[in-house]
Amino acid sequence: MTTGVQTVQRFSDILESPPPDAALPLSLVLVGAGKMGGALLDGWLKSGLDPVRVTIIDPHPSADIVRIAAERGIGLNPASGDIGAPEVLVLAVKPQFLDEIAPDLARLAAPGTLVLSILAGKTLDNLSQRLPGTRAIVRAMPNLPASIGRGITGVVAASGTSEAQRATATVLLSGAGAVEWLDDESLIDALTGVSGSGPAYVFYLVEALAEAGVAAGLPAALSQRLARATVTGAGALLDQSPLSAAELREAVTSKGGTTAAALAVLSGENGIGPIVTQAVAAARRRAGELSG
Ligand SMILES: NC(=O)C1=CN([C@@H]2O[C@H](COP(=O)(O)OP(=O)(O)OC[C@H]3O[C@@H](n4cnc5c(N)ncnc54)[C@H](OP(=O)(O)O)[C@@H]3O)[C@@H](O)[C@H]2O)C=CC1
Ligand SMILES: O=C(O)[C@@H]1CCC=N1
Repeated sequence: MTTGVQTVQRFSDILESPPPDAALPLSLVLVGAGKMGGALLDGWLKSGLDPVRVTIIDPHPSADIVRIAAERGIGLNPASGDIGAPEVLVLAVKPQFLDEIAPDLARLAAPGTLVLSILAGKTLDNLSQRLPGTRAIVRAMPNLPASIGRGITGVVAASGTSEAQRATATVLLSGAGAVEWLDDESLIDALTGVSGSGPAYVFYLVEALAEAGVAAGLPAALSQRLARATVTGAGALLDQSPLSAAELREAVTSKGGTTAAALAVLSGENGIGPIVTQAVAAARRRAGELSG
């Protein structure tokens, strides 16, 4: 096994430190407090954002959001006339709802407001047309491990976004994990196909591995425990080891052994490489379809 090749950074190494002059915003409105909006909120509160500076707009908030809002003093669905244009307006609804909500939100996107959208597919240009009051728009694509502060988020900004606003976006998104700034917006749909949707592929692999175990004769509950522990253990090793994924794979694979037999199937013509390439391309394509 090759050792000491520092080809992979640990997760803690790729966490981008917010710029020293960056500050949490003085006012923030979160539109949509579902799975991802809720995860981001959790990260902001852990990062020290003052809850009384946060307002949530969500017509059907979960019991958890209602409880957190009540406990922490977060404004939840105040009368629209009581909400002023915030320093940061975060959009975290499904992309299909953007057209419906944009007219009501336009008044909240005033000059000086930073709009931070996590909507899959929705372009900076599209957001700018729907929220013409501000030129400061950031498009981000987080992923579900954000809910434990272990996400990775791709970000791109419209040209009207100031350095201070970019720094604010970095601070807010750092609460969800690592942050990767992109210069080229066209890359974000591909990034969505890799890291935005990617956690689902891994969970699906766990399901498939557990089902394969049952097909090979294992009791279902045991097979599920084995599959889950194998993926979480492999993920933790990948995080902590200096070795690359390929080197770790080689470390499992004895010449002429069982893993080599399995990998011959997985690396075949209809194996995992071509299938994952097709899956990422499909996600990227779908992001493009959601852009309009
Ligand atoms: N889930 C993920 O892993 C990721 C999601 N995203 C993006 O995050 C966004 C949200 O996705 P996700 O959190 O999964 O979806 P959810 O459905 O969990 O969250 C969306 C929330 O918005 C609420 N909502 C619906 N209509 C309105 C409205 N008019 N005003 C305010 N809130 C409203 C929904 O309420 P109700 O449930 O009642 O409809 C729900 O609570 C999407 O744009 C998605 O592309 C990005 C990266 C990863
Ligand atoms: O499935 C979706 O469209 C969203 C974007 C990335 C993850 N979930």
